[in-house]
Amino acid sequence: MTFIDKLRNRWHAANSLLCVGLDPDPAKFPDRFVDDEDALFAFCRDIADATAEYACAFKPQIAYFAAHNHGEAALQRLIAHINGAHPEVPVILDAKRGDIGSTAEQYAAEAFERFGADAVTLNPYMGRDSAAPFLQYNDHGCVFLCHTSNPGARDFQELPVPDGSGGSEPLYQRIARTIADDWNGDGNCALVVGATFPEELKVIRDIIGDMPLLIPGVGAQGGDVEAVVRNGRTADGTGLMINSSRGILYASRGEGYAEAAADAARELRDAINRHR
Ligand SMILES: O=C(O)c1cc(=O)[nH]c(=O)n1[C@@H]1O[C@H](COP(=O)(O)O)[C@@H](O)[C@H]1O
Repeated sequence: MTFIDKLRNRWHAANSLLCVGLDPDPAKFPDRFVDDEDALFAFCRDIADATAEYACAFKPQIAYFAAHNHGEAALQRLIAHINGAHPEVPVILDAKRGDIGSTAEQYAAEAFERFGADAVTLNPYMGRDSAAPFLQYNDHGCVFLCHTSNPGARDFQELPVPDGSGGSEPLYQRIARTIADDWNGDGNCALVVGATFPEELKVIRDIIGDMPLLIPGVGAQGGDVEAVVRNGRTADGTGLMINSSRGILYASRGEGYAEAAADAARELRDAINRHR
């Protein structure tokens, strides 16, 4: 099954547009993991198992694993665990890759073959040939940065570029248009738009039709759930993977950390659904 089909099935089966972000930071782990050498894997496994029923996707962030010795092995085991225990929930590897074609081939093999992810986040900055090795895996998802959630998103992403008919448009709109009209020939593309830019989200939805959007920035970064759902949903009330990482992972440091994460995930899923 393709990434997009798996995602669509999950939106409906779980009645959820919530993406659970797996960004493990040992400094914030519950006390019981203090002397646990396998804490990265064990903590994320517990969170994934507790939140799977509320999730339309999981999004492990590679830096939180690769920063530690043996961390990538923990990530590999975590994705294998999710694929085995929760095969209906797609995994988006958040790696924001982008490089010349020959190197991009290696990054694509890393994401899809080594780690077994259903989709990967990508930086479109280096252009079509840098995306081609990922797009060729046409049953996998390519999730391109379009308008990011951070304040510095304005530095480049909003700069005007010629629109081809004598006017101009912001770069993020050109990215959205180019990917929707050109790169998405196999229907395996999605875009990242920060929850902190709801007006831009509305413009992007109008450009791209029903292409899925990954929306980080609710919770810890302050994005507004209602504005995101109102401006980003498709006509059938789907189309979104609204991510929360810290707001779910670190709901409690106590023994009930997994239950607290499940409660936080369920509450956010329900808050999203109230506005669909
Ligand atoms: O690609 C992403 O996931 C991403 C893009 C973006 O524009 N902003 C953004 O915060 N992210 C990621 O989304 C997650 C947000 O985490 P929280 O702010 O803790 O919910 C982190 O893993 C970020 O790396």
